[in-house]
Amino acid sequence: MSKLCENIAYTHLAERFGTPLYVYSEQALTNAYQNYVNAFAGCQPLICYAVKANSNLSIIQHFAQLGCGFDTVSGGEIARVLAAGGTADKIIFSGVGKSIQEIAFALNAGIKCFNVESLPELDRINQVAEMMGQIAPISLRINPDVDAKTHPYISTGLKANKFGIAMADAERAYQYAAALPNLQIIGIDCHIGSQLLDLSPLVEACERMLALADKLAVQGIALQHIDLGGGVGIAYQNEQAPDLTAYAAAVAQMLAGRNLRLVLEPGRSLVGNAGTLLTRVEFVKQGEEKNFVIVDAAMNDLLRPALYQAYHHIENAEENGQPEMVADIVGPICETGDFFAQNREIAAAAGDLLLVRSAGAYGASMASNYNTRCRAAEVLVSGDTVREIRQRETFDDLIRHELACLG
Ligand SMILES: Cc1ncc(COP(=O)(O)O)c(C=O)c1O
Ligand SMILES: N[C@@H](CCCC[NH3+])C(=O)O
Repeated sequence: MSKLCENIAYTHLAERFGTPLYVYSEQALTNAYQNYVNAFAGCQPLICYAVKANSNLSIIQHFAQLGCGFDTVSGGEIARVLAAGGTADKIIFSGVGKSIQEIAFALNAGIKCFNVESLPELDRINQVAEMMGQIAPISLRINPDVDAKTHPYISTGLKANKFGIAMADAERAYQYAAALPNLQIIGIDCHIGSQLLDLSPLVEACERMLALADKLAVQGIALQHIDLGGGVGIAYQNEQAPDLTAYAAAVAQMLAGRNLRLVLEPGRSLVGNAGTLLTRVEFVKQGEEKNFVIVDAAMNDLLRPALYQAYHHIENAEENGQPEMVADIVGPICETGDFFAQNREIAAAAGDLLLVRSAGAYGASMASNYNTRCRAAEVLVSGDTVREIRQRETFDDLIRHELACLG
């Protein structure tokens, strides 16, 4: 008996669409979004899904239909949101290196807010807005110097990180922005990192942001919103995911009596556990020191284990009574870093289908064509129905941009 995604067997999906295959549960996406809406109901938040976590158009469309806003970090992501039916007035634009073209594109679209990370960026947005005869709505991303206690590659709120404006420079930066004629200050924001399992750094960052907002109010700079950045971490293994209700209660208490709208930018916690990567076992190989389960997905499909030594739970789609062995589960790519798990207990034989869990966030969106491998197909399951939301690439897709340029 195969395990199911909603009402459909994973084995059926693999046979119909081939492997590697990303499978998402629509119900899980909806539930994750509703959890935020319900937990933060008291703060009337604008939830802006961080598109980078999974930028598939159908997933963006689903969130847009639920009323969600979007956090974007490139012109391409803004174009995706607009193409999928998201409205510009719910788009915020983050990132340390926005180009002139991206700023013009975002202004032209009429986005809600630019999250600005430096003084040169303030100047650039002001100049582009002036050239276009517009006023750009902005928020300053402040680096609160709070340790998010997460993997160093995805910790973003420390002095040593490239992100945001230092707390010590924040008031001066706001005064500077207030003097630029083509900017309108509407908010303050921070984002201290991803996969946070402890709420206290998030609460501490919020306290620091509010203390700053209070000082700004005294100086005549009144803000409309506070944006606390990404969402909480998720359970990949046996971690305890933070309690959203407790986070919301703490934020509601801090916001009480202040006229500030709350904005949140969750990514991972909206899509991470809604997605599974399906991969077929090609061979089981007994090396001199180790067993290897060689599968047809690779680091180009899901980079997280190679990049962050991240854990993903992996199981056989069918309980087939095979004995468990200890093995490295690896892809076909020519790199020793191309693994999904090391020294993992797994029951698997050639031809079996494996489920790589919690792959909905930073999976397909970080995929590449390394080793000239075709990008996997993606499907969205809703009850008894399934819809292909990205077609598998073909060899022709892979070579056509260069083929057209061959001398
Ligand atoms: C500016 C910004 N906002 C939101 C997010 C989403 O974070 P998460 O996926 O942890 O919710 C990120 C990624 O860490 C980010 O860089
Ligand atoms: N790509 C990272 C998260 C980065 C968040 C981007 N700000 C991950 O897979 O966990």
